[in-house]
Amino acid sequence: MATIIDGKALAKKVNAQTQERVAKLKKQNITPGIAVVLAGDDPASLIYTRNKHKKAIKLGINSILKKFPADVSQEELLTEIDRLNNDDSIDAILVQQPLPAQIDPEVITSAILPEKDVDGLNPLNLGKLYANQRGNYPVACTPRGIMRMLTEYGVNLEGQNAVIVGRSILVGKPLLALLNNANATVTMAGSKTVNLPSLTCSADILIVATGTPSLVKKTDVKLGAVVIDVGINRLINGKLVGDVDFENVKERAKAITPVPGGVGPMTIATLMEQTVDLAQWRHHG
Ligand SMILES: NC(=O)C1=CN([C@@H]2O[C@H](COP(=O)(O)OP(=O)(O)OC[C@H]3O[C@@H](n4cnc5c(N)ncnc54)[C@H](OP(=O)(O)O)[C@@H]3O)[C@@H](O)[C@H]2O)C=CC1
Ligand SMILES: Nc1nc(=O)c2c([nH]1)NC[C@@H]1CN(c3ccc(C(=O)N[C@@H](CCC(=O)O)C(=O)O)cc3)C=[N+]21
Repeated sequence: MATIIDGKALAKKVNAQTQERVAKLKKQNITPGIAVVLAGDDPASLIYTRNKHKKAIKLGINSILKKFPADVSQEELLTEIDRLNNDDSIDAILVQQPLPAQIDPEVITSAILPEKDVDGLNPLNLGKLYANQRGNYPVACTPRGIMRMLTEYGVNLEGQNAVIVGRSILVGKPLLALLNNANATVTMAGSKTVNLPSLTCSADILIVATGTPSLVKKTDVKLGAVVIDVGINRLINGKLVGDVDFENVKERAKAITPVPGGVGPMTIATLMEQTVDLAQWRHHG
C-alpha cells in the first residue's frame, strides 16, 4: 500500500510561513495584492478561483477578481491587463486558463508584466526556467508545488525516469523543465502518444495532467512508482476525481497524491507564497 502524499497538510505548513511573511511586510506598510482575471465559466477554474480567494483573505493578502463573460473580446482583456500592470497595489496577476476560443492565450500571457506574472507563463519567465537561470523569477504554481511535494517526501529525482502525461503550458511544459533541471530523465506524452501504457509503465515518477478521469489504471503503473495526479474532474454525480484510478493504483505505487487533497491545495499555497515573493522582489529587489 502506497504512502498517501498529503497535499493538504503540506499546504498548511506553507501557508503558515506565508502568513508570517505577510505580517512582516504589513509592518513596512506593504500589503501583497493579487488580481485574478476570469473569462467564462470553466468548472476547474471556478473551484480554483473560489478556493484561492478564501485563502488570500485568510493570509492577509488583498485579492480582487475581474470577471468577464465568455464572449469577451481580446481588446477588453488586454485593457484590463494593462490597467493591472500599472496598478501599484497589485503584485500578482493571474489570468485563468483555459481562455474562451476567440482569445489567443499567447497574446495574453505576453501582455502580463514579467514582474507580476505569478503563473510564470510570460515567455521571458518560461525562457529563464528552460535555461535553468539563477535569480528571482516566478515559476508556474502547480509545477513548483509538485516539486515541493516531491522534495518533502524525499523522492529522489536524479537519474530517475520521470514521465509527464499532458503538455500544457500551465503544467506539463514547466514541469518538464523543473524535472530536467533536477537531473531526472524526462519524457512527455500527449494525446498522440502511441502505446501510452508501455511508456507510463517505465516511469519511476509518473505525473498525469490531462483532464481525463481514470486515464491511468493499475496496469499502467510500475510497481513502486511515485504517482502525482494533477487532474481535476467533476463527475456527473458531483464527485471530484483526478486522472488516476486512485483506489487501484495505490495498491501498486510507492506514493500517490489523492484528489481532492493532493496537488490542488499545494497549487493554492504556492500561489500565495509566490504572490508574497513578487511583492518582496518588487519592493526590495
Ligand atoms: N490541481 C491543480 O492544481 C491543477 C489542475 N489542473 C487540471 O489538470 C488537468 C489538465 O489541465 P491542463 O494542464 O491545463 O491541460 P490542458 O487541458 O490544456 O491539456 C490537456 C493535455 O493532456 C493531454 N491529453 C488529453 N487527453 C489525453 C489522453 N487521453 N492521453 C494522453 N494525453 C492526453 C493533451 O494532449 P495534446 O497536447 O496532444 O492535445 C494535452 O497536452 C485538468 O483537469 C485541469 O483542471 C490544471 C492546473 C492546476
Ligand atoms: N492560469 C491558471 N493557473 C492555474 O493554476 C489554473 C488555471 N489557470 N485554471 C484552472 C486550473 C485548475 N486549478 C486548480 C487549483 C486548485 C484546485 C483546488 O483547490 N483543488 C482542491 C479542491 C477542493 C474542493 O473545493 O473540493 C483539491 O484538489 O483538494 C483546483 C483546481 C488551477 N488552475
